[in-house]
Amino acid sequence: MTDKAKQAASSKGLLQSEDLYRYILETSVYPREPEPLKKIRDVTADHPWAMMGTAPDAGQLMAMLLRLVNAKKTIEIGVFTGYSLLLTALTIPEDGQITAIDVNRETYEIGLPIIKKAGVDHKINFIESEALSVLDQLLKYSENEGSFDYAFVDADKDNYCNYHERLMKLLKVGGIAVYDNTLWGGTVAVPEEQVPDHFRGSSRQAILDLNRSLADDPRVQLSHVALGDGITICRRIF
Ligand SMILES: C[S@@+](CC[C@H](N)C(=O)[O-])C[C@H]1O[C@@H](n2cnc3c(N)ncnc32)[C@H](O)[C@@H]1O
Ligand SMILES: O=c1cc(-c2ccc(O)cc2)oc2c(O)c(O)ccc12
Repeated sequence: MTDKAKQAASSKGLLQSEDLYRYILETSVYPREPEPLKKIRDVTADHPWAMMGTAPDAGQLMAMLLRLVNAKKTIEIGVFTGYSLLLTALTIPEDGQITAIDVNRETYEIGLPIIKKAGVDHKINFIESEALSVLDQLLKYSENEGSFDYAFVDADKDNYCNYHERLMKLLKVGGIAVYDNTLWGGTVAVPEEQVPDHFRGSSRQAILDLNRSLADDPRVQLSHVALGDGITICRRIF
């Protein structure tokens, strides 16, 4: 494996520095992380797919975005054990509502007791389904068009572009969609032949397609942030 590929596969994350990443987490993230979120990270740590959980530094930015847009009606695509869902539920107002979609209820039920104990489960409408059909169902009701303040997309990467087309109709002008994993372990910048096996495949190509599509999309203001596994913030402008 070439040095560049080794670098991309490094466990040091995008910062390429475990010390720097640890500094950010220990100085600015963990001391301010709500206890229920710490608990969800703890119960998720032993899960075989634990690496799929939203990074707490990315979560801190997402909570900031939710507040900046005064989010009240949101969508979550890809729940897993509920870290990003809980941070959204803790951030939106008492009468806020989250349409949370995942094909897997079992992993959601790992975090649900913590969400209930935090007293925010009333804000969540969990739908066990493929996300695309739920978005299409929402669009059958005109009152849903342009009515969502915020969406977090962290599910099957092959559908990200399909989700984006629906979210451009569901989000209000000024609303924000956040896409996770848009740097795919740093391998988006590595030639295909040098990409480590576990980063190869349709998900990486889907992320490359999404990044190109968002860069060319006049409907959004864009910010591609090297945080966690890469997140792209899209603000709908028309
Ligand atoms: C990376 S995890 C989500 C992580 C979560 N945001 C968190 O904070 O821990 C991806 C999730 O997407 C779900 N998923 C995969 N394909 C899906 C689909 N087509 N529709 C809805 N959910 C899907 C998986 O079951 C998994 O729970
Ligand atoms: O390693 C992964 C894999 C996924 C993933 C792939 C395909 C799906 O249908 C759903 C999820 O998502 C990840 C993710 O969101 C993350 O933050 C880290 C790793 C992975």
